[in-house]
Amino acid sequence: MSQIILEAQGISKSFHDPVTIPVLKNISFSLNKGEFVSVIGKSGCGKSTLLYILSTMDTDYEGNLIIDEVSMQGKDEGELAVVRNEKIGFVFQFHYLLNEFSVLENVMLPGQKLGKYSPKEIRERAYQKLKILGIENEALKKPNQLSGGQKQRVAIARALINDPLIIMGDEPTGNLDKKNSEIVFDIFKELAENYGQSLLIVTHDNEFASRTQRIIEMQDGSIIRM
Ligand SMILES: Nc1ncnc2c1ncn2[C@@H]1O[C@H](COP(=O)(O)OP(=O)(O)OP(=O)(O)O)[C@@H](O)[C@H]1O
Repeated sequence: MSQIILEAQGISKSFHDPVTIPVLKNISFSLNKGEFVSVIGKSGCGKSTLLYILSTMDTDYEGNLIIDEVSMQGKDEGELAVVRNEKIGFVFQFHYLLNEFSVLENVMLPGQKLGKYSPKEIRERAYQKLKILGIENEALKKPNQLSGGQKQRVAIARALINDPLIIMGDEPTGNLDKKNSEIVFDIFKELAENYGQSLLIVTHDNEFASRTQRIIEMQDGSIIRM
């Protein structure tokens, strides 16, 4: 039986600006272990707002979010930060790598933040993740010495450092050309198939989405297909 690792239960959210605008309307779905799911929909339909909630960064919503069988309801910011660091890896459109640190050090950072592994273990894990992504030879370079595609692979390695249950992406290929988008897609697919990684990826790229295992399509704050 498939194992549910994230569950959205009737999530709704409105902005009050100054009139009340409902942005998410009763969103319910679940994500299984090892599933590679894309979230699509027209600009403004609520994809980023939903991802913010699912990643525990926004707590101002109705409904419930369950991650790894634990309800996020009533958790304070400190507790949510632990959930984020342990269970969620993020990949954004822009890589947000720090140019003053080496590639290896960038990948190590979330591992240091978690405080679960020794410095030696974090270094080894970071190197191992770079290897999975085929960029271990760039470990000692600075991010600004890499190509756009290589930088995004470093960002994925960084997202993987704590072996998260879920990788969440907000337009992770939005800034890449076709060739590099395909490389990133293939990496995600391999992570899902060979490592049981769950991925929830917001994308505007319909071709990317059509190749994922499941598409969640949103319209005006609701899911219209999944
Ligand atoms: N802080 C805010 N205050 C008021 N309205 C907001 C705020 N943030 C987002 N919105 C509105 O909520 C709706 C959903 O925005 P959201 O960014 O989630 O859409 P999206 O589907 O991710 O769009 P895009 O594909 O363009 O990134 C939009 O109508 C947007 O204008």
